[in-house]
Amino acid sequence: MISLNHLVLGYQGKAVTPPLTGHIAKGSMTAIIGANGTGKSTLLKTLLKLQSPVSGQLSFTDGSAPRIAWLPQLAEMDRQFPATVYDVVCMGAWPARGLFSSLNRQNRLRVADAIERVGLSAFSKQPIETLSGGQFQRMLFARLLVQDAPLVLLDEPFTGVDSQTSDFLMSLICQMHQAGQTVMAVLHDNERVNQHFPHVLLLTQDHFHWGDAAVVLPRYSQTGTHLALSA
Ligand SMILES: Nc1ncnc2c1ncn2[C@@H]1O[C@H](COP(=O)(O)OP(=O)(O)OP(=O)(O)O)[C@@H](O)[C@H]1O
Repeated sequence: MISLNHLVLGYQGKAVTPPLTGHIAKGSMTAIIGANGTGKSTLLKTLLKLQSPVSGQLSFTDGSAPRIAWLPQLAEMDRQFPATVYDVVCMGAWPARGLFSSLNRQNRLRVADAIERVGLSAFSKQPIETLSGGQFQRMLFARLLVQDAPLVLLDEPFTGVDSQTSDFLMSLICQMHQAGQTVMAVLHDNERVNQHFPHVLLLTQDHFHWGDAAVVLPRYSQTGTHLALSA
């Protein structure tokens, strides 16, 4: 789906990662892990073309970039915006309906179905500023479900979310993967990575390791919040 060839990520020409080479296969599910500041979010933003690489190439095997659904870090969201749960989830249908047309019946049903799947039907008309952290994240997942994009990028999807909701959201991620969507998720929870993610991209300041979770994870041990190379 996407190939990275000596791709160096960074800002204003200054590298924050080593040169990354690898392939994001269609239908794969990859956890991006590593210490704070190693460029995990920058990789997602570069795939989204919100950020230009410092050097190297990003190429798309189908010739053009796939449609992407993105879950930004919760801290980057404006939770005071005057919108309801329904309004936000409807945004997921923009690619299908265009920005200024109203939703047709089919899309209205898809939106209602997604809100129900995340357990927020009773909150559909609620202003988003009244939601708890877990409810807010469920709402954003409903928007991802409506988007139904071939590539799903998730930046720390469980931050600020209770463990029951995290388990539920993890099951939705697995369903997306089983439905054939390609998933890349930045995570800090190695146990969850170990349980659910077949592939891992581990970033450190100077190196990266990318491959089967069974190969990459055992080479590293977690000490505090830092991943360090095992002996
Ligand atoms: N807009 C920006 N301009 C300049 N430098 C930035 C910008 N955004 C991030 N950085 C820097 O780039 C580096 C990588 O940041 P990034 O957010 O990608 O790391 P991360 O691995 O996702 O970290 P975390 O786990 O803390 O979210 C950090 O040193 C950060 O300070």
